[in-house]
Amino acid sequence: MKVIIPISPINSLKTRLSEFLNDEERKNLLFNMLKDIKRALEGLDIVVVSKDEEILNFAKNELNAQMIKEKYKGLNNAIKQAFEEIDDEEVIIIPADVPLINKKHIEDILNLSKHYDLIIAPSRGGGTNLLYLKSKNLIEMKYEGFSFLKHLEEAKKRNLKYYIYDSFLISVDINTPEDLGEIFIHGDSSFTKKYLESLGITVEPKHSSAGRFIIRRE
Ligand SMILES: Nc1nc2c(ncn2[C@@H]2O[C@H](COP(=O)(O)OP(=O)(O)OP(=O)(O)O)[C@@H](O)[C@H]2O)c(=O)[nH]1
Ligand SMILES: C[C@H](OP(=O)(O)O)C(=O)O
Repeated sequence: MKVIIPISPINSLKTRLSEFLNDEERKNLLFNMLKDIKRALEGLDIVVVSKDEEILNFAKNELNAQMIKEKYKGLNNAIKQAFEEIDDEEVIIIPADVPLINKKHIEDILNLSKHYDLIIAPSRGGGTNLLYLKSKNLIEMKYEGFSFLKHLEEAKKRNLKYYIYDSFLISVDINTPEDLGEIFIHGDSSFTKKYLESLGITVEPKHSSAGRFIIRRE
């Protein structure tokens, strides 16, 4: 089995955080999130697919990952290229921005994989934050938009035995400043939280319709 982590090029990374973190900080946030994900994936083989040499080198040196230099455009094509370039049939696809995933989640997924063709963990907002496939070509890759619903539709129309893995922590993908708040609440001892604290970022509760956190930088 291989765990595939697709990663955007550095120059288009986490653009929704650019009002709050500069380019270098967004890159370092990515690297710390990847270190948290690596900790959850202990003992599993990781494959990183990206256009960016610096990201691929980080993956090789820090994650001990196989590097795949992305040739085409877009997330779905990046994953399909990874499918073509690995021999394994069984895959888990995890985005690079779910730092609250932990070893218990992976243990659960591996146990469930004995009984299901497809296991999917939704992100908040309708995305797919973990996708296990017993065979990599079981369904079409339909990331972006409400990909959770699209991937489920794919499973249903192929009569696959699928399992929805309901996890708040896996559902937290880091896309906006508001998302950083969850790291402070749930990410104790994570590399990601330590890095955000090193930037002087603090979080306070906000009870209003416009979000739940006040995120500040000193
Ligand atoms: N290899 C590759 N990975 C991608 C691509 N687009 C998105 N990803 C990755 O897919 C995962 C989820 O994508 P997004 O949540 O859109 O991440 P992002 O593109 O860094 O964030 P935004 O710029 O805010 O959209 C992240 O791990 C991204 O790095 C792509 O074109 N190629
Ligand atoms: C790639 C996309 O991520 P999101 O845009 O939902 O963060 C998805 O999960 O389909």
